[in-house]
Formats: sequence, C-alpha cells, structure tokens
Amino acid sequence: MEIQNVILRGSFNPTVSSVQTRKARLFTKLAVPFLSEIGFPKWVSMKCDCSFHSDTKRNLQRCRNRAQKAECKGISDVEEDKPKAKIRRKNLAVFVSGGGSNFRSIHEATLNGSVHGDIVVLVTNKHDCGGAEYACCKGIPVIVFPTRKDKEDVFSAEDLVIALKSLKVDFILLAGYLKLIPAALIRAYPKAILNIHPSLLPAFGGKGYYGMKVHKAVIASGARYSGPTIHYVDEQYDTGCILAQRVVPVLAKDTAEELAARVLHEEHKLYVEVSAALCEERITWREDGVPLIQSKENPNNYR
Ligand SMILES: Nc1nc2c(c(=O)[nH]1)N[C@@H](CN(C=O)c1ccc(C(=O)N[C@@H](CCC(=O)O)C(=O)O)cc1)CN2
Ligand SMILES: NCC(=O)N[C@@H]1O[C@H](COP(=O)([O-])[O-])[C@@H](O)[C@H]1O
Repeated sequence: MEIQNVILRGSFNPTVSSVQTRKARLFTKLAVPFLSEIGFPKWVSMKCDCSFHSDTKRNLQRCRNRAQKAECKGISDVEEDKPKAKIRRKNLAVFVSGGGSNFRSIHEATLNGSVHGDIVVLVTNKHDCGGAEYACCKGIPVIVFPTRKDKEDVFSAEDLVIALKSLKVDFILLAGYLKLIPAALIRAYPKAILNIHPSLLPAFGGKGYYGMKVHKAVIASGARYSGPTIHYVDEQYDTGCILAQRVVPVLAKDTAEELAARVLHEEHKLYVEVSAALCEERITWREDGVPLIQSKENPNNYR
C-alpha cells in the first residue's frame, strides 16, 4: 500500500516551478536510495515542494556516514564530529502542529552541540504549518499524522510506529502538537515521549487547554505565577509524570500575548536543557516514580 501522507520535505505543490521540480527530483533520487538503505520502508511516497538545499546533501551524507560507522563499530559508541564520553548520539522525533519555535530551538541545539542528538523526522497533523516548512528547508523528513479524515489511504498509529522504529528514533518530543498521542505509540516508546505545556501543571492542563487558551485561563484565574512544564506523555492529556518546570511572574496588566511570550522564552531554554539531559542519559527515576534530571556540572545534584 503506497502511503500518500509520508511527505519528505514539504507537501506536493502542482504550481512548483520547473527549477524546483528538477531539484525535488534530485532530492528524490538522492533520498530514496539513502532512506531505503537505512531500511526506511519503501512505501514512502516522495512529494516535495521546497527548493533543494545544499545542506540537505551534507545532512544525508552525514547520516549515511554515521549509519555506516554504526555498522562497522556497533551502535554503542559511534561518534560523529565531537566524540562524547562513550554515550551514543540519540535520534529524536519532534511532533508539532504550528510555528515550531521549540522545534527550531532544539534543532539549532543539535547543530551547535548543546544537544547530543539529531532530529531525524518531524511529525505533524498540519502539512503546511511553520514547523513543516522549517523541516523542509533543513532537509528533515516530514510525516503527516493523523491523516485528514477524507483521505482514503489511512496512515495508522501502527504505521507511524513502524516508520519511527525504521528511523531508529530513541525519543519523541511533542512541541505544540495538538492531537492525542495514541496508546500504540505510547506502548512502543515507554518513558520516551515528552511534551511541553505552557502552564505549571497540574493547573490549567487537559482537554481544551492549549495555546492561548491556557494563558487566558491563567490570567483570568488571578494566578501570580505561571511557566512551562515538561512531562512524560501518558494516555490522557497532560497527566504524565512531571520532569521539569520553570516559573515566570504573571504581571497585573499582562495580556495573554505578553504572558505567552514570557513563558515561550523559558520554554525554549527548558526544552533544550531537558533534551540535552535526555540524550546524555542524565534522567533517573526516584523510587516513588518521579523522574529527576542529574546535574551536568555536579552529578551529585538532581532537580
Ligand atoms: N496521549 C497524550 N497526547 C498528547 C498529550 C498528552 O499529554 N498525552 N499532550 C498534548 C499537548 N497538549 C498539552 O500539552 C494538548 C494538546 C491539545 C489539547 C486539546 O484539547 N486538543 C483538542 C483539539 C485541538 C485541535 O485539533 O486544534 C481536542 O482534543 O479536542 C489539549 C492538550 C499532545 N498530545
Ligand atoms: N497544550 C499544548 C500547548 O499548548 N503547547 C504549547 O504550544 C506552543 C507551541 O509553540 P511553538 O510551535 O512555537 O513551539 C508552546 O507554547 C507550547 O507550550
């Protein structure tokens, strides 16, 4: 069954210029053998509308080098440019539905060495969102999930698990993804799916609490503090184990937009810190089931 909705580097656009079409064909020629080589299912359909970026070739070559190194050295301590202390570089999947500013900050952190990992795929329910556009321009494959209801070719949760396992994804980071993650995916990635929420959970979380709705509710409540929460994902919205939080003040005359901007600024820093801890294997679990982050500077300190 050909899967129509696995889109690499953006959705197909019939108005694409002839130059872009030629470039898209070049990417298809380049990517399919590579993706097939690393075992990415051959039923991937190739639809692109972004102009070909030279860094795509470098990215794919870098991944190919790492894949080949992994073959000959064993997965454990394959290192790319900067060897880290025997910790395997992790593969990340990021899920978005909107602009993707958290996605971008994590991606930049993987490129500048702050996060010891690579974003190998973006998953979104909105093929034309800002996050998908950014992924397209950076040569990051995009999977659309869930498919729109009117699509005859349904790409199931099980198909998504196959695709993510094919890409050897270690961790899934939700960053503004607005759909419920299905149980099949949660079972396939135990203690490996995180979400960032723009309030101090458990307050102002759950179904209906997303985006500006959260900040409006915080202001209307008279709360004096808010801030981002990063938590593990379970089968309900926002009820998983809390891993990290940051606090920001709610000012007397704050608009929802002003509060949102203050919280988002902290989100970007917090998600990079947490992603770094995840990829460096600095997450431990307390006996009562609370996850802790081991300090990089002082391994005897946890938060
Ligand atoms: N199984 C889980 N899936 C998801 C979780 C989770 O904790 N467990 N977190 C959400 C992210 N999120 C808050 O952080 C969240 C996202 C969306 C909603 C919501 O009410 N969505 C609406 C639909 C909105 C839309 O389609 O535009 C709804 O379900 O009616 C609440 C919280 C990601 N997935
Ligand atoms: N309940 C989920 C939720 O509201 N998530 C929020 O969506 C925004 C996505 O921004 P981004 O796309 O710029 O990263 C972020 O503020 C994130 O906390």
